[in-house]
Amino acid sequence: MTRHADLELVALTKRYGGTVAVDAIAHRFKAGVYACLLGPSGCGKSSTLRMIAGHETVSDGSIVLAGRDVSHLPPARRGTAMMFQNYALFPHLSVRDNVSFSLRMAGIEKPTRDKRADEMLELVEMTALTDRKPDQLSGGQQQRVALARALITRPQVLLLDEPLSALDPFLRIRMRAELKRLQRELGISFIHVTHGQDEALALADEIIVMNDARIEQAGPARDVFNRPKTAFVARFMGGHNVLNLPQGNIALRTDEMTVTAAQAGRIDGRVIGIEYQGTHVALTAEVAGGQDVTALMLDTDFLQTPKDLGEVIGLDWEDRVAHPLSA
Ligand SMILES: Nc1ncnc2c1ncn2[C@@H]1O[C@H](COP(=O)(O)OP(=O)(O)OP(=O)(O)O)[C@@H](O)[C@H]1O
Repeated sequence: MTRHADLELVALTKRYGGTVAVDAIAHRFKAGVYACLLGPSGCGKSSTLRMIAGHETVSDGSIVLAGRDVSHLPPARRGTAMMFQNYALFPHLSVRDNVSFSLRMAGIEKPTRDKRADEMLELVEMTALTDRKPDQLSGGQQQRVALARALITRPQVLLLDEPLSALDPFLRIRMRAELKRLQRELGISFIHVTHGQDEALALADEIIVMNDARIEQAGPARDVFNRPKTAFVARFMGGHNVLNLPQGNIALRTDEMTVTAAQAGRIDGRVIGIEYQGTHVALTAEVAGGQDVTALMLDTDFLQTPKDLGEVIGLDWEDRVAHPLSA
């Protein structure tokens, strides 16, 4: 495996007719990173991933992997592999033959490809089911097979398009841990497209937030969450209020707001929503200028000082938690 398997996107652009789906984005994915491309529907995440994989042509710019411009190479010659959302397994082939399919296409002898397939199936803990057909597998098992099939080509970068979206919430959390384990064990880069903030926070070393065909912010997961640069990122990552004050926009984490009696905080607001969330209660109040502000209270605190809809409350925060936004 090449040592410097950084993946660099240079002014990468995708146009579909008059639609600019990806607008001259630039980013360097460090070798061995777990990166999540995160953003709302239509922001250009899948187009970016498909261009990296070679399943979509590049309109402008380039994709450089391990120092080599791969922008116009066929998918199988790039050093990348893609795992699709619907897994795209062949129904008539056994698990083992699905996994070894690309080796068969490459003209590799059956004993070698079976051996490699079995190694991959061991990696994803599917050794017991190698002779089954895809329709005899659960969703989570099908996903493991799809993973093994993508990994058998020994890619430097694994591309995953919404890999967990077809699973139920319980399985999604389990597979999340599996993906992270695999990525650590293999030491290759994973680039994972998702529109789930919690998924990105749970998995990613690095989060790249896209909005409207551009990269809005990229950085370590904690930084993107704690230091959003723009109101869009603060709102999209969730858990923040964006407050328009005379000195400009600020982001305030909902769990760093304190609820006080009216006129005992920095601003007052009228309670317009009370949502029980198990460990916490989310209290939403409308403050001056019609802005909504949410404060997350511990449920025990809420029980001690319950609030009612329509009640006027005070909201307070420390200076250090007010985070200025650039836009
Ligand atoms: N084959 C296509 N032809 C024309 N327009 C397309 C095509 N594929 C995508 N688009 C448009 O390009 C933009 C970006 O689409 P893309 O699928 O990359 O977004 P996305 O962020 O992955 O969205 P989602 O989360 O909904 O999958 C959208 O406006 C979409 O309508």
